[in-house]
Amino acid sequence: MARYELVKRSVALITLTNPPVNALSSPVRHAIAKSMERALSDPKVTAVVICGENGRFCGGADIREFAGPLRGPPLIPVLDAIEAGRKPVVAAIEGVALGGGFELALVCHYRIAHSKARLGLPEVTLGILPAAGGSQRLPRLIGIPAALELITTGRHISAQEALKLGIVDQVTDQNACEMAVEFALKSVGKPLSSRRVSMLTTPCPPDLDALLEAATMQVKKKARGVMAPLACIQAVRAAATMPFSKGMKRESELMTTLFNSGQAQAFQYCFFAQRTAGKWTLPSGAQWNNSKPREIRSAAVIGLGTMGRGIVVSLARVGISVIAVESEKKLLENGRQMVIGMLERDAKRRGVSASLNLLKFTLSLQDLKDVDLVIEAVFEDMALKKRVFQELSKVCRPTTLLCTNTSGLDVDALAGVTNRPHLVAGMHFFSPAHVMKLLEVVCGPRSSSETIATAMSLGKKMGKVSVAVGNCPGFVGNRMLKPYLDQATFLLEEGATPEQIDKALEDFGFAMGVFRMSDLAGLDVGWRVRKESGLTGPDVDSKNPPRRRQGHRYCPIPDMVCEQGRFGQKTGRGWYMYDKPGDTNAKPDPLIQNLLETYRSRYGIQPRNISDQEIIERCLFVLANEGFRILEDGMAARPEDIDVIYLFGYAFPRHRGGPMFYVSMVGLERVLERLEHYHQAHPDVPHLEPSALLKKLVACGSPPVQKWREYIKTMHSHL
Ligand SMILES: CCCCCCC/C=C/C(=O)SCCNC(=O)CCNC(=O)[C@H](O)C(C)(C)COP(=O)(O)OP(=O)(O)OC[C@H]1O[C@@H](n2cnc3c(N)ncnc32)[C@H](O)[C@@H]1OP(=O)(O)O
Repeated sequence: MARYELVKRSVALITLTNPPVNALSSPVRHAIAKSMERALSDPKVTAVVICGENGRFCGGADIREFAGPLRGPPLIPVLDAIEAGRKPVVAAIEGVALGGGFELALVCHYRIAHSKARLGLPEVTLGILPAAGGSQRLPRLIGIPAALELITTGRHISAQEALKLGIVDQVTDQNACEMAVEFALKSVGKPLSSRRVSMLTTPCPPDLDALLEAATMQVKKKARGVMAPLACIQAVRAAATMPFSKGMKRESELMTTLFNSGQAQAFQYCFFAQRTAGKWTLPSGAQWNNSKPREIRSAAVIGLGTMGRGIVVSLARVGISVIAVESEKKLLENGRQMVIGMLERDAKRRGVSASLNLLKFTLSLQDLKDVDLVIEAVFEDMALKKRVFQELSKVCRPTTLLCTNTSGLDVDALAGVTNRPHLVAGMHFFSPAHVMKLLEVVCGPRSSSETIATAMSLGKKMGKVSVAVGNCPGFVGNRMLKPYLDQATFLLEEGATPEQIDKALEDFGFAMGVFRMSDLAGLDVGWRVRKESGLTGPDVDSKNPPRRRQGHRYCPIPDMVCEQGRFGQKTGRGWYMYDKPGDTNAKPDPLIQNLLETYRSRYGIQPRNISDQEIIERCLFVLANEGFRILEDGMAARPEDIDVIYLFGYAFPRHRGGPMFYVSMVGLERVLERLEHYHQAHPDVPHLEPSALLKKLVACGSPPVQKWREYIKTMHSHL
């Protein structure tokens, strides 16, 4: 777990050897402690260099170990012994020095970083704080404001920024380990006391209280209800106001509180869920590690609406040449200008030059004959999409992959009109596509493993979190959204207001409640979908009771809002009112209040007081209930995939872990009992009926979410 060598006859080189990221697992901590003892006691050794194998210094504590009791030597004494040693120790940082890895570097007396290395204290993103002295040493080294920013955001920084901040002593383009050995030899005999960061006095700004107060306000606003950034601020305050030993005690107390809060568990679950989600499988046995993706050098995007434009930008900024297609000259010109503007702004922000030379704009599908892959992003209309796919089938070379950005239509029906159904898949981006990280890769029953591997790998290349899903209406994310939205509108009927429902969801941790979010997204989109599926509009049978459709409860309030031309922020009116179209400041609208009151009295509904608890339970338990059905149907491979979809596509609060993790933390038995209760009260809402999988899991003793897969029948798996 750590290799010990003597180099240049007097330097002990300690190499961490724990692939893939040299995490500080128990055996690694043990090996470091033993190696340091050996180096410090060997008279031949005058200096020490610590580095990591395979060009990676250290990715921090082994996060998997957090789930169990501490085994092996605790990290803090191991680190303290390095700093206190009488021989100079140099950290040779290549690849990454993150979390405990960064803290390891901070106890070394010198730090040499490769120019491509990244450093940071990302603990806050795992619901904890840098509790191996990081919160106490970093402020001493670089001052309160810079340390506060790095610790509360968990941001990774480049070696160059680390040099500027005074974190590293030297940056090199050469072998960092060899440079560190040379550096170590030169440091022999120099006094070490000023190099022991724990001995430094924290430079304390005069406006400390104001600074910490401002940071507190900022993190409260940014991460509602999240404890870790607040604990980080308290730890930094301790670094500013207490001696090192007392600060370490405070750091440890804060860490204990976070560890016991449940939020840390949720964040750490998210970390692993994100990595698990990339590991797709198909019923054929093909999977992520036995299927080769094709290299995509050129692509085409059809349709330059909001989605199409975002997709073009996502492709071009990772070096793929893109042909963008529109049906009319004016739309094409408009799209061209928007895409160029987006790419230029993006390049400016990243400090690179915009890859405009990769773009071509055309009105003709004939220009697509040589591209490697096409992403269709036309209007959400099956007949139109089928025409496009038929045309592509004729125009593109037989090996071109044909993908659709549909948000819920049948991908296999599109595959069926082509001459290459095995090369067809869904690539469902989320709006705005160049910003949102989620990509649902929809595996049709005929999609080949190479097609799925290519779509998944292209997603990764574009910086997306790609999740493979089955082909069912709405796929995973939008299929679950429907019952969630339904509950929100049923609650309006029963007596709640949009403000109340939004507040309950925002207090739960969502950045925006469902109605504010709908106003942002545009209410007309859902209205069009409801009209197309026969739920509203002139085609609805007039004999239909007004609050029932297709045999189930239906709430027409969203249609009534749209009928008034209230489409959300873009029209300045929606569930809320805004000062002008495009404004984002939502204000409660008396007209909506009026509409709700009139509606309730028309249908004889006696409004009742609805608690926040009921809002959360009905909206979120029904969301997870649909998630269970999706797992039963084999449309998602595992609960982690569903959670990742909700974290990255629907801004589910990370400290809750995603809808499936959340219900597992509430307790499946309780969720089942509440769903049964609500279903009894609303028997005409089938989505409230507890799913068979939920019942089965409860009957089996409510296993942890990571074990649910074992209880899901795989017969029906589409993945
Ligand atoms: C009083 C109590 C004292 C306790 C003090 C504890 C204080 C210290 C806390 C910490 O250090 S918390 C950990 C901080 N570190 C991180 O958050 C880094 C996490 N890792 C990453 O960001 C990335 O993995 C990476 C290092 C940037 C590499 O990215 P890359 O894309 O190349 O690979 P991945 O697919 O992300 O990872 C590969 C593989 O490795 C697993 N893994 C990564 N980091 C860790 C880790 N720190 N612990 C355990 N496992 C880790 C990851 O899950 C992947 O596994 P597989 O999916 O391949 O199984």
